[in-house]
Amino acid sequence: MLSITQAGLKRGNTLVFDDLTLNLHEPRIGLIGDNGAGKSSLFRLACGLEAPYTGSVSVQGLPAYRINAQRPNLVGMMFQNPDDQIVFPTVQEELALGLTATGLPRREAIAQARAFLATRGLPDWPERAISSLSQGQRQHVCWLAMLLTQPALILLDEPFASLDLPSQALLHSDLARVGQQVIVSTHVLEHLQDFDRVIWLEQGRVRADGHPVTVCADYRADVAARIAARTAKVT
Ligand SMILES: Nc1ncnc2c1ncn2[C@@H]1O[C@H](COP(=O)(O)OP(=O)(O)OP(=O)(O)O)[C@@H](O)[C@H]1O
Repeated sequence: MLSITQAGLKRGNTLVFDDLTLNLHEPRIGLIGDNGAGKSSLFRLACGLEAPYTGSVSVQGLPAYRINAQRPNLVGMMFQNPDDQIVFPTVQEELALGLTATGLPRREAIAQARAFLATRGLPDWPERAISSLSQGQRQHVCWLAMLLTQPALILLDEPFASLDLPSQALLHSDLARVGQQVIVSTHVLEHLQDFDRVIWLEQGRVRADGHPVTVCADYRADVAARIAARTAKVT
């Protein structure tokens, strides 16, 4: 579904990707790698927030830069920091946003958001001020907004980062059940063990790509070796 072909990307003066090619069609894909490896940048390419200076990026055959104008519900991106994403002051308004973007009248969108929150065991959340929520609760609001609008491709950038253990378990089970394609970037590798494919990015290149158990084990081993080498140098 997501095709990246010979893409080059610069952000500021940094060359993030040089000739990156990936065809991502499995239902659930994990992205792993050190800080700065290019995970968020790949997501930004996929949803059209960044344009490659060379090569191409498309989702279901539609060039990424056209998604927003032509099919706003094709790709949903959940940012690492919910404050980069949330625009409305209350939970129900934030959830309604994705529905109104697809043409639903505001009143109906709010009603659907309220009903959805009730089904999720959160009947007292609709009128809560976003400013009164913790970071993890804000991230949960972003995830609920994603579930409500149901984009065809879901991109989650470090979605477990601020979540407590019960919320991580809830998100994990949601991810196992959603019908859409999901790509998750995370440093919490155990959440990827039942995924279909994991890609390890290293300095903008694919270091490994394959079964989650193998790729995550290789990444862990590489990290351990680097830490051991650094420790040996210091002592
Ligand atoms: N706004 C920016 N301007 C310039 N360079 C940037 C910007 N954001 C990221 N970069 C650079 O792009 C490269 C890839 O960053 P990216 O945020 O995609 O990494 P990441 O794998 O998502 O890291 P993390 O695990 O820390 O979220 C890094 O070298 C980073 O310094």
